[in-house]
Amino acid sequence: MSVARLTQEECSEALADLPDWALARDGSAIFRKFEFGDFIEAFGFMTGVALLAEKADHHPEWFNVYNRVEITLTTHDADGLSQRDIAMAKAIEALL
Ligand SMILES: C[C@H](O)[C@H](O)[C@H]1CNC2=NC(N)=NC(=O)C2=N1
Repeated sequence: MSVARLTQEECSEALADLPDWALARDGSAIFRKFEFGDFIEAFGFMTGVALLAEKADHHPEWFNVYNRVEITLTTHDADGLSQRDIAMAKAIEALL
């Protein structure tokens, strides 16, 4: 299903509410690194994100080593950033 791609202005506005997230991949994605106490904490967080992702049908690209998790959000269906990425980033922040 196709989704509207955010304009540059919409991206800047959205990122103002997400201070720990940065634009990545020429503005077609957003990215944040997380660090936890240990692997169990990191994996618990990832489990929460997985449940959010299934509910929203919007899935992260991510990388984990022990207590570190890196998340990239982009909308494949929009070939860039959409409101879905912003909503997912906000929902992820709310898990912390
Ligand atoms: C068919 C299904 O709704 C789509 O493939 C969904 C699944 N999860 C998705 N996740 C992300 N990150 N971008 C998408 O465009 C996307 N599309």
